[in-house]
Amino acid sequence: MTLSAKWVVVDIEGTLTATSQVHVVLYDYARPRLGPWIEQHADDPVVRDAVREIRELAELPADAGTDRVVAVLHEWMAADRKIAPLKTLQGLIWQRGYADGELVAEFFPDVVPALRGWHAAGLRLAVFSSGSVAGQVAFFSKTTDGDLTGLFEHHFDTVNAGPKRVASSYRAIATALAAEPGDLVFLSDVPAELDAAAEDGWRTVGLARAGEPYADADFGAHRVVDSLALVEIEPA
Ligand SMILES: CSCCC(=O)C(=O)COP(=O)(O)O
Ligand SMILES: [Mg+2]
Repeated sequence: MTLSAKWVVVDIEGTLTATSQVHVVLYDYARPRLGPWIEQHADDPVVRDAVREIRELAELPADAGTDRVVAVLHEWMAADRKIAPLKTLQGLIWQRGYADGELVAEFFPDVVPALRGWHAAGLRLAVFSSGSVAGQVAFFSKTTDGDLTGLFEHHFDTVNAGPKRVASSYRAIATALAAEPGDLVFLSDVPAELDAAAEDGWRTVGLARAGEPYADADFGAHRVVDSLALVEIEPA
C-alpha cells in the first residue's frame, strides 16, 4: 500500500504501543499517585483547575475532599474514560515517572523503524492522542529506543484539538498544521476515530494488531494493516 501525504499523524495506544502499556503499566503507575499529587500540588493552577473540573463533571460538591475526587478518577480509569482533567493529572504523574527513570516507553517492533523511515523521507510527523500533550512528550522522551521527541513537530490532545471521534477535531489539527486534509494521513486502531478523520477529508489507515482490542473490528472502507511496516507513504 503506497499513500501520498505531507503529514503523518499517529495515535498512540493500540497503534504505536500495546494497550496494556497504557492500561496496565501507566494506569497502575498513576493510580496510587493521584491523591498525593493532588495534595502536594494544590497550589499548581493546572492541578487546581483539573480538580475543579473533575468535581463539576462528577457533580461533587465544590468542597469535596481529595479522597472523593480520587474515587471518581479510579472509576473513570476502570472504565477507560478519556476525560481531559484525568488525562491532565495522569500526564503530570507520568512526566515525573519518565524523568525519574521509573517509566520507559515501549513500542511494537515495527513502530520506530517506520517513524524514522517516514521522517528521513521528508514526511512531517505529529501525534493525536487522548493522553495529554505533557504526557505524550514525556512518553516519547524516554523510550527503549532513546529520545524520539525530535521526530514529532506537533502534539495534539483532546484539549488543544478536541475529542478524537469528532470530525471538527481533525479540522482543527489541519488548520494548526496549515495543511490540506488530503495531505494528512491518520493512523489509529479505533474505527470511529478514522471515520471522524475521513469525514474531514483525511487519508486513513487502521491498525488491526493481533491481540489488541480492535483487532477484529469492522474498519469499513479504511485501509487496514497489522504493522506499520506495511504502510508506505511518499512525500506529496
Ligand atoms: C503517555 S501517552 C498515554 C496515552 C493515554 O493516556 C491514552 O489514553 C492513549 O489514548 P490514545 O488516544 O492514544 O488511544
Ligand atoms: Mg488508540
